[in-house]
Amino acid sequence: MDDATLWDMARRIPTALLQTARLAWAVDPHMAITILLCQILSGVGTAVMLTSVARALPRLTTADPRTGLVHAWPALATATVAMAAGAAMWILADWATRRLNPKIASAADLTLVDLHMRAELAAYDAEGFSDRSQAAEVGALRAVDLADDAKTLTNGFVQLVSAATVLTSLHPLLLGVLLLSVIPRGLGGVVAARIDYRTHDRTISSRTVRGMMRWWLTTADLADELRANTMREYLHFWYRTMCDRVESRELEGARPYLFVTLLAAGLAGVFTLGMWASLAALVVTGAMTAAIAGTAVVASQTAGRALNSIVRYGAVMFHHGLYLSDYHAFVDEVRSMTASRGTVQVGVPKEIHLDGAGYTYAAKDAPALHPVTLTLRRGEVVALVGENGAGKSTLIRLLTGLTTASEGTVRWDDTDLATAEAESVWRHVGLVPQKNGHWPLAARENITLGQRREQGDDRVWAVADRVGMATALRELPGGLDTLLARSVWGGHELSGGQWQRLACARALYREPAVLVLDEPTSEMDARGEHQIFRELRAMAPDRITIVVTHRLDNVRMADRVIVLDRGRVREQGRFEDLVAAEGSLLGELYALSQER
Ligand SMILES: Nc1ncnc2c1ncn2[C@@H]1O[C@H](COP(=O)(O)OP(=O)(O)OP(=O)(O)O)[C@@H](O)[C@H]1O
Repeated sequence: MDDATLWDMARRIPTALLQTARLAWAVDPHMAITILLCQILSGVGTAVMLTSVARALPRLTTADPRTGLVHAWPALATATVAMAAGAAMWILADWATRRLNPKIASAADLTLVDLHMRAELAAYDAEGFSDRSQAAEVGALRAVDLADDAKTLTNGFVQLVSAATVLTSLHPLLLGVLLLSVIPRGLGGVVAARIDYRTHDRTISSRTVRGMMRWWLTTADLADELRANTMREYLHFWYRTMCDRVESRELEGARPYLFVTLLAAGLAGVFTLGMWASLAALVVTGAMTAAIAGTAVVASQTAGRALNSIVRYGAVMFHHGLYLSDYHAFVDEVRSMTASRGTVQVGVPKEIHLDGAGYTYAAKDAPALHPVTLTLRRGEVVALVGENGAGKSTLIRLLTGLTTASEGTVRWDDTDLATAEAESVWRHVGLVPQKNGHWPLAARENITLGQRREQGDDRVWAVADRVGMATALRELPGGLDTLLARSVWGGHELSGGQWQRLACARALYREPAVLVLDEPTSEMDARGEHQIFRELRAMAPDRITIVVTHRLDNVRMADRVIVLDRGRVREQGRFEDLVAAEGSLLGELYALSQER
């Protein structure tokens, strides 16, 4: 922004107008055409009005006003009709933009949300992804006013062109004088917009942090921790600091802004006076009649109003154009990273093979998972064990096709997941992730989440019972209809362990061929944990089951334990064999867990 010339900035406005037109055309071509036609017709109306005034005035300024009126009335009537038609066109364009605005805003927002959900997980790991995502969100939010701003701006141009054409036809000199009064205001507007954007640009990170902090300081999720650890004063200090930073930058910008706008207005005033003086000189020297000079004053007033719109909305469009560019750049970036791997449809797998499969995160040089060769079979319960950061969650992402391997291959039976259609893979997966979603939905939907419900609530109650949640759900005020969102009126909250049970119920409800549970019981009581692991065993014959857990007593139930150490498979086998083996990492971790 600091390097941008005024020309660079002015060039953004047509781009922004074009992008807005594209968005408008995509959501409602009829309304887009209506606005365009209205703009043209309103410009024609202004031109007709001004030329009619030009024709009427000389006739009115005759010695006998009555005769003058008789001669002038057809031109006056035309001017009135043209003005009324212009106003009607403006109202029609306003109606069309009001229909267009919400559609553009929804379409922009839906595009963003949809792209986020389709993107490869690797997109999230790209440097600065969340900043760009937030900037794009601002762009989508601003889209609600885009059509309105574009309409007012283009109308300003149309009016200006009409008035300028009429002025030129009256006397070519007038156009030059009009431009002189236009230029300082135009330049002033652009410089002021630049100051505004600079202020905005310099406060953006403070405002982003302030926004995040605001959520942390006001959400019920962190309210206990904040109070019990007496963090209020400390956090308030930080929040105040962010507010002060934004405030001081904005105040810094206020003085130059005032200076520029005053200077521009002063110069515009001087040039306007110059224009009137030129008109007076033309009349005095007989180069122009007083009537034509009167028309020129009306035309210059119209041009002045049009110019105000252009400057004001040009600055707004320039601002919005920047956000809109952020939006488009982000859409292009994420589109290039959406899951489009292949079209091969995957069936229920009997085996999952990893052949030298490894993974390196975009932000890291070293692999999170070094090449691994493994086969998992249906009917088998596999436990993944390892210290924090060993690569367990990364391995799960590869096994379930959530990410494709950076090297080697992951196959479900004979299908390489890199060539398979992602959704066809995930259809067979049931995942309880480490951080499971506390979806702000009814209890029923928290279990069924996007799945068919052929047998009414019978299956929902059955899985709730299997994870020990049936009683708790029955006791909710609305049973399965209860909204599970404390922050929403009428909503209820569950405990951490109850949410985990619900996440397990969700995975069981899917009856998946590949069941993956990443620390499913870390917040559960002993009874809940026992129940979940008993369920897993009972369900195991029909599926491939993979469990990640740090509670090593639970690992005994697995058919095979795979121990990861710094991204490598260090050992694998039956729990008892591994624990007993000399130098075993599992043995060491197990001994530590028993020592307390
Ligand atoms: N999105 C990411 N971007 C960059 N590095 C990551 C990302 N996710 C994980 N890592 C890194 O990859 C390594 C393996 O992480 P992973 O989450 O697979 O470990 P884990 O065994 O599941 O750990 P934990 O037991 O703590 O859940 C770690 O060094 C971690 O810092």
